[in-house]
Parts: sequence; C-alpha cells; structure tokens
Amino acid sequence: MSLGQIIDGKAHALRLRADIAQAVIAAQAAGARAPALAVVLVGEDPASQVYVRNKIAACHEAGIISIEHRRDATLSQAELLALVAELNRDRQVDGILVQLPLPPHIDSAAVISAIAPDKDVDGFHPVNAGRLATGLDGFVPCTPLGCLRLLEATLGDISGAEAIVIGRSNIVGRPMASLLIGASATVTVAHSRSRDLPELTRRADIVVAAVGRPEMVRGHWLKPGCTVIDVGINRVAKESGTGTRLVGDVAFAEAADVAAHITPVPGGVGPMTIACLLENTLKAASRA
Ligand SMILES: Nc1nc2c(c(=O)[nH]1)N[C@@H](CN(C=O)c1ccc(C(=O)N[C@@H](CCC(=O)O)C(=O)O)cc1)CN2
Repeated sequence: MSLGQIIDGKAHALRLRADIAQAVIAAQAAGARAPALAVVLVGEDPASQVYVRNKIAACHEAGIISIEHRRDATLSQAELLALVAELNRDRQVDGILVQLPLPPHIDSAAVISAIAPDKDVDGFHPVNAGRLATGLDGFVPCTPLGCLRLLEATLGDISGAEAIVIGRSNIVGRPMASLLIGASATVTVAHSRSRDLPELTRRADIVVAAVGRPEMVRGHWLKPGCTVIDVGINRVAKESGTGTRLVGDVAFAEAADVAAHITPVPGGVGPMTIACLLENTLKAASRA
C-alpha cells in the first residue's frame, strides 16, 4: 500500500503559470511591453523539439512573446555564437534560451558563456552560477528552481532539514545544493564516487535524485516520512517487450511506501521546469 502523498507538479506548474500570466497583464497595464524570449534550437533531437514546442506554447499562454530560431544540425559553432551575439544586442529580446543538448561539434560551455548574463534565463552562465553560489540575486536554473518551489509548497520552512542531492551536474545537482543551502538546510551532495550511498540517503529528510540512472534510488534507502524529489527522466523498455515508458531516478512504488511526499515521473519536476522558465523570463523583462 502506498503511504506517500504524491506531489502534483503539473498542478503546481499550472498555478505558477497562471500567476505569471497575471503579472504580465499587470506589467503591461502599467506601461511595460510584453516580455520576449528568444528560443534557439539546433538540430532535430526529438525530445528537444517537444520541449521547445511546449516552452513556446507556455509562453504564448502567459502573454510572453517567443521568437524561435531553428537551425539545422550542420550549423557551425561560429554561426551559433554570431546568432547569440545578435540576440544579446537586440533590445526587444529579454531572455535567451539555447536548448540543450547541442550537436557534438559545438562546445556548449562556449555558447552558454556567450549569452549576456542578464538575458540568461536558463541560469547556466558562469556569472549566474557564481551569483547563486555566493547568495547574490541572479538567474537560477529552471529545474532546481522548480524543485525548490515544490519543496516550499509541500513542506514550508525547510531550515535545519537534512537534505541529500544525488548528482553534481551544473544544470541540476550543484545549483540545487546552493538553493538548499540558501534555504538553511543541511546539505550533502552525493555522486558516483560517494561511499555507502544508501546509508547517506537514509539520513535525509529531503532527497533530490538527479543522477540520470533509472530507478536507482530504492525504497529501503529512504528514511520513513522523508520527501523525495525525482528529477530523472529515463525512457526504458516496457516489461511487455513492446514500447517504452518513462521512469525517474527513484523506484517510485517502493519509495512511495516509505516517503511522506514524492514527485512522480512524469508529472512532477518536468512541468515546473517550463513554469520556472516563464518566471525567469518575466524577471529578465522587469529588470530591463
Ligand atoms: N536550455 C535548456 N536545455 C535543457 C533543459 C533546460 O532547462 N534548459 N532541461 C532539459 C529538458 N527540458 C527543458 O528544456 C525539459 C525536460 C522535461 C520536461 C517535462 O515536462 N517532462 C515531462 C515528461 C516529458 C516526456 O514525456 O518526455 C514530465 O516530467 O512530466 C520539461 C522540460 C534538458 N535540456
């Protein structure tokens, strides 16, 4: 029997998106122009195409202008850097998003570093990473920001809580740890070299799994009554042998028997990523 309360990321995201739409209307009533987001997609990665389509639809619904720049996979790094430079100069563009992953011949770090930090609504630029790590205001990457919003809505104050972040990527693990430290949690960052991961995880009141390995975090790793935020999106073969299904980094059914709160996959963190992109775009526009 499942004991854990499922955290409905889709419902939280819809509420946040409605709040942003209201804020856009209010800003325009006060004389501002509509926020504008440039979305750059290079290549034909099927998942990226879906994510970009969903981001553009979410912008439209919230009254945010989106300007799509699609380029084929043969685009050179120099051409992409030139596009980013042009968007940096464009005063009608508040936010710039370059969808990842980029084709292998392009150095993603170089492209991210070329985005003006004050238009970097993905929060991936080293200046924004530094601002977050040092407690300064800046843009926070959308996925960890969405995780924090879900934790705040579910638990309220998390100061003093023991948290573990499993994974140390620049996009999720590291910024997530900074956000939790900012919220005064006691934070452990675990990774592939960590010794006795189950034991470390069992100490935590809050578990954020962002490791990219299907169902790696097991129910018996968890402290009863903890809160589990599953960032993983892994496509695996169905047991029937035909087709695939999405699973997270957490073995959901087992974990839901032990945790007090848990995000599902799909329908947990993913929808919050897109809602937080809108939040960051509104913030970029209101600073311009
Ligand atoms: N420039 C960026 N690139 C990438 C980011 C990012 O934040 N900025 N994150 C991911 C992909 N991503 C957004 O871009 C993203 C991933 C997943 C979801 C989502 O809603 N997932 C659904 C399931 C979707 C499915 O069926 O495949 C869910 O979890 O419910 C939204 C956005 C990498 N690239």
